Amino acid sequence: MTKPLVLVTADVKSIDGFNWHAVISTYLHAILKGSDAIPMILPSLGVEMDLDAALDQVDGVVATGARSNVNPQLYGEVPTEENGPYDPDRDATTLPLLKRAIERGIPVFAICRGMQELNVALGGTLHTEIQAMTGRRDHRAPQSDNQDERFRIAHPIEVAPGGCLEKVLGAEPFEVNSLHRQAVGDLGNGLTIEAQAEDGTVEAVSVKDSPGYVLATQWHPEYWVTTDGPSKKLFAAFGDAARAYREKRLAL
Ligand SMILES: N[C@@H](CCC(=O)NCCCC(=O)O)C(=O)O
Repeated sequence: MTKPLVLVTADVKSIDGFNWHAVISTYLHAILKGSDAIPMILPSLGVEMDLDAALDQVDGVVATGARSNVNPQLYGEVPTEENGPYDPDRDATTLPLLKRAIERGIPVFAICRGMQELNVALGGTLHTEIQAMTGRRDHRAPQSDNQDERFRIAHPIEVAPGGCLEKVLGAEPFEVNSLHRQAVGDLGNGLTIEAQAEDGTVEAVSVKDSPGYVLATQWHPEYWVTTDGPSKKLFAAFGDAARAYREKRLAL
């Protein structure tokens, strides 16, 4: 059977006076090696693009992390200079993309910003600058130029009993990396909390009664996918879901 095709969301970056649509290669390698699938970068062209026409051709969607924040206007709050940077083109593409993929039963794996986009796309809100919130730890990346240090394991999380994450990883708590300033506030419609940090920060969600596989993590399983057990299992489970979807899609 041919390998599943997976759409990967892109950030819009200004380089040499042009807008580039970019993805960090760790996500692409994790899909290739961890999910045994073919990553296809989806440009963040927003309403210019017929998302259903793109989704007709693929077997999964990965919404990646990014340093930019989801614009607070999308969940009824006011954007501020210090809460930026923002990426409106990415917001305009990924939020409808995630909603549509879920409605169609296309497997979704959303990571960090991707989980926050999923929550906002389903009507939820975000806490901004959680490190300033009473009772919350600092979830930001360590200050370093070394990416292995920035993505180092940072804190434990508890897996919610009886959920999708437990099916993939089991019930035992485990440690994750942490590179975020924002977190799920009000939960989006139909979302279920799958894991939390000790300070209550939502670390993983799924979609209740979703027609397809949907899992979102606040941490970054892509970065250590070749060496970390839970990371490997998460990308393998997503790949299995994309293969199953492809079999159904090509049989039609
Ligand atoms: N900007 C959001 C989402 C964080 C995120 O996706 N981080 C991945 C990139 C990490 C990095 O290289 O710094 C937030 O801050 O919550």
